[in-house]
Amino acid sequence: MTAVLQAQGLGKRYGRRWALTDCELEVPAGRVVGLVGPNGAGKSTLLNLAVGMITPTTGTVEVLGTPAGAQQAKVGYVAQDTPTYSRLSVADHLKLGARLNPAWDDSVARQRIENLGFDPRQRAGRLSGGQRAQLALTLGLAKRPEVLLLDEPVAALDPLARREFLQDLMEAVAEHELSVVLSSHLVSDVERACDYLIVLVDSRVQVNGEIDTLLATHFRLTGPRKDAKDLPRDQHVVTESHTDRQSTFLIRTDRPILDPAWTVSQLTLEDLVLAYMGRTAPAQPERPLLEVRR
Ligand SMILES: Nc1ncnc2c1ncn2[C@@H]1O[C@H](COP(=O)(O)OP(=O)(O)OP(=O)(O)O)[C@@H](O)[C@H]1O
Repeated sequence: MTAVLQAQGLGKRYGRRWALTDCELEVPAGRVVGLVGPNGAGKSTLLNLAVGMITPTTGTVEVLGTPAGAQQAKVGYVAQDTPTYSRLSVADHLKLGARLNPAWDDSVARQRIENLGFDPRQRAGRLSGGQRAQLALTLGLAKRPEVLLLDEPVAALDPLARREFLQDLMEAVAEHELSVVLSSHLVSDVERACDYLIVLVDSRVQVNGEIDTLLATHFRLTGPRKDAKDLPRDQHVVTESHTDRQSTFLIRTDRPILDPAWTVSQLTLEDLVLAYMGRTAPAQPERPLLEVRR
């Protein structure tokens, strides 16, 4: 199956600063991917590279099996500042969408605008920030892309609107074989809507993979004090903390944990994301187990 998003050695440098470094990804189709990381981690940079708006400094990025930017009709993108044309009305945006996009679904667009209670004659410049975001997201969905890239799409939406939008998104994924990559700071949104996770910190992918697989292979070990170097080789330490007598490790392994000295607990998605986000050391490319590939 063609990967929706494939990056090899992908990097982007602005001046002397790397916004994205050594990025290796192979995201399968039909997923809703949560792209999470702190401010300045490189999330927008990755999405801008994927959509072809900026060019890589190193490596390559492909979307739907072709170089980024090559299949614009199949790729929807809603940028972080949810761009709309302030002087155009809501109805004008829909007309423009219909004219520019071969697979435009007018009924989806009109239904959403009606559900949102927008006056089609209202100029976009007079909408609130959250309403403009809703308009931009409506255009993204009605374009009927094969891949929808959303940069913090729900940040400006109130909690109910956020929930409803994520619901719309999941329905579109189920009905139209849509793949979605959405960046977000909210693990709760990722938990609700996503089945694939990419954690980006300090310009590097720290972990990526199917959320179910990640949760099934990460554990918290608590027990008598022990050094990380004394753990079995298949137990990859994500974080560790120690007191005089006790050690706590967050590890990744796909083997059974046999040492009876440990109390072993499962992680929530939030534990997992925060553990990778809180790591000070960059992801070690020489430790491939830090990536899940299918
Ligand atoms: N056009 C640019 N020129 C110079 N530096 C840039 C540019 N765009 C991004 N950067 C830098 O690249 C790094 C990554 O930025 P990016 O916007 O990709 O992060 P982000 O994860 O999307 O952050 P946020 O969550 O705050 O939106 C930051 O240090 C940022 O200052």
